[in-house]
Formats: sequence, C-alpha cells, structure tokens
Amino acid sequence: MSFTRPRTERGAFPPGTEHYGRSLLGAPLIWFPAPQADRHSGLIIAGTHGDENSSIVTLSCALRTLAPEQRRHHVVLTVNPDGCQLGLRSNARGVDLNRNFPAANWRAGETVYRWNSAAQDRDVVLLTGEKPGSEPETQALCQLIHKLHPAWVVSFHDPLACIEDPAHSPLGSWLADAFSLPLVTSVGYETPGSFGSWCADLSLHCITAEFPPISSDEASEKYLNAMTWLLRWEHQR
Ligand SMILES: C[C@H](N)C(=O)N[C@H](CCC(=O)O)C(=O)O
Ligand SMILES: N[C@H](CCC[C@H](N)C(=O)O)C(=O)O
Ligand SMILES: [Zn+2]
Repeated sequence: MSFTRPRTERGAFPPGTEHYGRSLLGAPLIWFPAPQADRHSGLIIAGTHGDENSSIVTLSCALRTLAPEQRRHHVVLTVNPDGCQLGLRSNARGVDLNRNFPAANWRAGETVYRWNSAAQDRDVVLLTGEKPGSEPETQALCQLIHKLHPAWVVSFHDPLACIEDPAHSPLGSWLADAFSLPLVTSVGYETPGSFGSWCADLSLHCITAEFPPISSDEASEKYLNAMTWLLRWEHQR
C-alpha cells in the first residue's frame, strides 16, 4: 500500500475541493473534506494571516503528496485569501482576522503586530472589526466548524517557532516532536478575539503551530513529512 503519490503527480490537487463562502473581495473560500472522515477527524487550517506563506505552501505540498484516500482530516489552506493575494496579514478591510472571532474576550478598536522578525515592538496597526465576527472570512469559518464538529483544530502561523497547546495533549506532543518545535502553553501575549479564544469558549481543542521564520522552499523540504503525516494522524486507541 502506498501512502504517497509519485512526485510527478504532485503538481495539481486531487479532485474533491469544496467552497464554504466568499471573501470580502469575492474569492472562493476553499476547503478540502477528508475522504476518510469519522468522528475523530480534525480540521487543519493555515493562512489566517495572508503574509504567513511557508505553512500554507507546506500544507498544500502535503495535500498533493498524500494519496487522497489516506487523509483523515479536513483542511482549509487559506482562511484569508484576499490577504494572500495582497501580501497582507489582515483581510482586504485591514482587519486582523485572528482578532475578529466572536469570542467573549473580543476587543473593539485597534490591534498591533510586528513588521517582521527583526522588529522588537508590535507597532504596526490593524483593526479588530466593527463587531465580533464582522468579517465574511471569520463568519464562514465559524459556520464551517459548526457544520463539521471537528474533534480538534490545528491552526498554522509563523514565525514564533512553537507548538502552543494549553491542554498538553498527545497531538500537541506529537506535533512538537514531528516539527522539532518547543511545546508551550501560551504564545506569551494576549490575543483577544483570536481563533483559539473562540475555540476555548466552545470547548473545542485548538493547537496553534507556529513555524519559525523560514522560506516556503525550505519548509516544504524540512516539514513535508511531518505535515503529510499530520493529515492522517491517529490517536492511539
Ligand atoms: C513578525 C510577524 N509579522 C508578526 O507579527 N509576528 C507575530 C505574530 C505571529 C503570528 O501572527 O503568527 C507578532 O509578533 O505579533
Ligand atoms: N501568532 C498568533 C498567535 C495565535 C494564538 C492562538 N492561541 C490563537 O488564539 O489563535 C497571533 O498573534 O494571532
Ligand atoms: Zn499568524
């Protein structure tokens, strides 16, 4: 039995993509249903911040590497396609989607991020949205999750180089080991209105996997195996 497709066939996605909404600028919001879905299936997401490319590319490479029938978990490659197209952390309206989720701790007004890894201060200003869950990309992802009821979610970001799993679960430990990244309980600063905050309100297990600052080219080599195995990760039952 072969788990992977030959490299010559990895240029295009296997069939089976679906849409779960539209972005502000009208781009389709695409998800990849798991062919082997059951009640243990999780959801793997990336590209909440449109300028965090290395995990999007590596997850895309893994989707095209694993034989589709082997995949146990659902995938959203790019939560924020407009941000990807524009090279922005935010969506097209300047809203940081990871401060826009309808969590109890959502905060009105502005939020800040670091220009790049060389910057010490979080001094670049973005918005958190008119109201909790104001953005179409946020609303659509929440609806998809309410429909799928995933057992867990892994949310990829960069460049903080850690696996944040407040629950210190078997999946968190596996990710830390597979990606050779430290397992932590918090990224170390407040993220009101974040995806993880919304998941916590729902008692949905959320792990944030932060790649280090790494090119897509290097990540698609260094992390391809780990990402490919994540797509069929199975809790020892
Ligand atoms: C350096 C990067 N532009 C950035 O802002 N990094 C973090 C957030 C990382 C993330 O959202 O995944 C920051 O320090 O705020
Ligand atoms: N670097 C990410 C950290 C996310 C933390 C995670 N716990 C969440 O709630 O999504 C950010 O600044 O948005
Ligand atoms: Zn991010």
